[in-house]
Amino acid sequence: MADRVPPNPLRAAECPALEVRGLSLRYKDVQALEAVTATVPAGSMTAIIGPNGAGKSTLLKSVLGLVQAEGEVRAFGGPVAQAMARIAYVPQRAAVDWAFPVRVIDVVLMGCYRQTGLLGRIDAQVMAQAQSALARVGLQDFARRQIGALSGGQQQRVFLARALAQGADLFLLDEPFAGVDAATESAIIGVLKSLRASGATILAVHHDLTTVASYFDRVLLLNRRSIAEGPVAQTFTRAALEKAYGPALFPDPAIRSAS
Ligand SMILES: Nc1ncnc2c1ncn2[C@@H]1O[C@H](COP(=O)(O)OP(=O)(O)OP(=O)(O)O)[C@@H](O)[C@H]1O
Repeated sequence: MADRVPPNPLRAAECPALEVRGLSLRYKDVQALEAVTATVPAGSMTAIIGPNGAGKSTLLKSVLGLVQAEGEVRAFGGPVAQAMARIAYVPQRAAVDWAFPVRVIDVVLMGCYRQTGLLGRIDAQVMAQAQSALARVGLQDFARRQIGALSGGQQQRVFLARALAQGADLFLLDEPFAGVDAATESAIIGVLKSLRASGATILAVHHDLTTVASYFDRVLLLNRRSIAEGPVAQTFTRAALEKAYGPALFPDPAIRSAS
């Protein structure tokens, strides 16, 4: 695993991992984001929640510069471009071409390219780092498999391993639990919580409202605009959820208790 510089608590207190100010993005006919403002404190674990089409994926892509939005994004107190080495991204499964002929270990090694350079030599240390990341997600025996020959949950874990191999400080994950079984979900949340315990910041698009309170410490409720953000206890409220999803929510008793 790449060494992560231990977070300086003073610096962490001063500089959020991510600050988004007045972010707006329009795709042709659709206003996907409108003046979105959010702060993600360093060392936090934040869920981005909101209905389908709320702009959650677009927000992550805007932060990474994969789509061009208006507004300001700062990471660790400076321009995002200067912090890219500290940011890992796990895209939505549906956004990846799984037919691309590449082995699992090669996907994970992509996480190390800042050390190796794009065409750089993979030395024993880099290989060990990639293998250790694979072991951390329980896929050490799958290194030589083609990525397309894995199940959906295994593929998701490979992309998490790529992010781990990068040794990032900020992890942006787009629906990391989509289409995975309960055991894999539990393995992934275990890895994310241990990352946070070691000082990393996690920001994940999440759909399952029943697990928000047990998985995350903060939420950002989004529906094109930022509806609410803050600690789960204060922000994950019925009123805020209804504002984001509409009043027809709450068929589920587990959610009804969020009041
Ligand atoms: N490349 C694109 N071109 C045009 N419109 C797009 C594009 N990508 C997303 N959109 C639209 O922008 C809006 C926000 O999409 P986005 O994928 O960010 O939402 P989301 O909250 O992640 O949705 P979901 O929960 O369904 O994954 C939607 O109305 C979507 O149809």
